[in-house]
Amino acid sequence: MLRIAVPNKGSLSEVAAAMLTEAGYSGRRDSRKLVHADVKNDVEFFYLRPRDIATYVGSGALDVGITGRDLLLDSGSEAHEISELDFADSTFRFASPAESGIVDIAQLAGERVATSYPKLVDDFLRERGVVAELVKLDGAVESAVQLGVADAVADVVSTGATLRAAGLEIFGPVILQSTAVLIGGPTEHAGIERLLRRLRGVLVARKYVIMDYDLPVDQLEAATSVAGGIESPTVSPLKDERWVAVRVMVRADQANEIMDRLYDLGARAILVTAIHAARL
Ligand SMILES: Nc1ncnc2c1ncn2[C@@H]1O[C@H](COP(=O)(O)OP(=O)(O)OP(=O)(O)O)[C@@H](O)[C@H]1O
Ligand SMILES: O=P(O)(O)OC[C@H]1O[C@H](OP(=O)(O)OP(=O)(O)O)[C@H](O)[C@@H]1O
Ligand SMILES: [Mg+2]
Repeated sequence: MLRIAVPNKGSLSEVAAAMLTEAGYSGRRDSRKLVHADVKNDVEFFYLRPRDIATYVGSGALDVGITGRDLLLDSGSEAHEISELDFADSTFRFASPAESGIVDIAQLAGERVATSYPKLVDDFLRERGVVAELVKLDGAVESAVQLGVADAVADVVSTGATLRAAGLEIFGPVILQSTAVLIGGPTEHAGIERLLRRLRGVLVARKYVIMDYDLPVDQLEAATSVAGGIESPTVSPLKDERWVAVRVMVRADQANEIMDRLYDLGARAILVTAIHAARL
């Protein structure tokens, strides 16, 4: 049985659970349950704190896990990234109040930097020759400067709204671009490949749509350069020989622009449909 660590709480947990359901796995029904076996699919899920997942996987206690890249690096575990999972995208940044005058990481030497990711931040600063005093907090790090326990913070930034609300401004280089990742440990379990193929199928189904349209046959080359599909568009004859029916996969976020361009080439009856599952 493949033993999979999944986040039990926090911003990763809901999307991770939804992805696994879309990938055809059964999940726990009771949120207090910490283990769930999906016997049919030969996998066992362990619901763990996102921060602890890399530790379990890196030690070999569990075969794979879903966590954030920032949490993986902060853990110092031996676990490695197998694949990005296209959610929980964030950047990890330094911030301070404008009036502090701290605009460069060199100015952090000897200063107090609050963070929930002390190893990540310490490694980053040390590699750049800066020795700061790290103040480890569990969350709501943005309040640390206002409350007087730190001079600057280093934290996850998504929209930047939390920083702005706390009167902080980003400075210095990007510490890390983070995203949710599938991580593996010291031994390669044979079941990992199937899990990964299923999860990639979910990512494709979320990211792409199917586009069908009718096209004057002489516009096929031009239309293919607008939307080339994964391998090549599927082209079927229509009864009227001057027309063909075309089917391609396109990025969902580009669908409207592509429809406009195909329409301009003479395409008509352009239909877009969702993909429920995929295996490329
Ligand atoms: N606002 C956000 N946008 C995108 N990703 C985020 C955001 N907040 C946290 N993350 C990512 O989620 C992971 C943190 O997981 P964690 O469980 O700590 O989430 P959390 O929402 O901060 O949970 P909690 O604060 O309740 O402990 C990290 O990989 C982090 O980059
Ligand atoms: O840039 P934003 O879109 O505002 O998002 C970033 C915030 O989201 C997370 O906080 P969370 O809600 O997890 O609270 P926490 O600080 O207690 O972890 C993160 O720690 C930042 O504080
Ligand atoms: Mg948080």
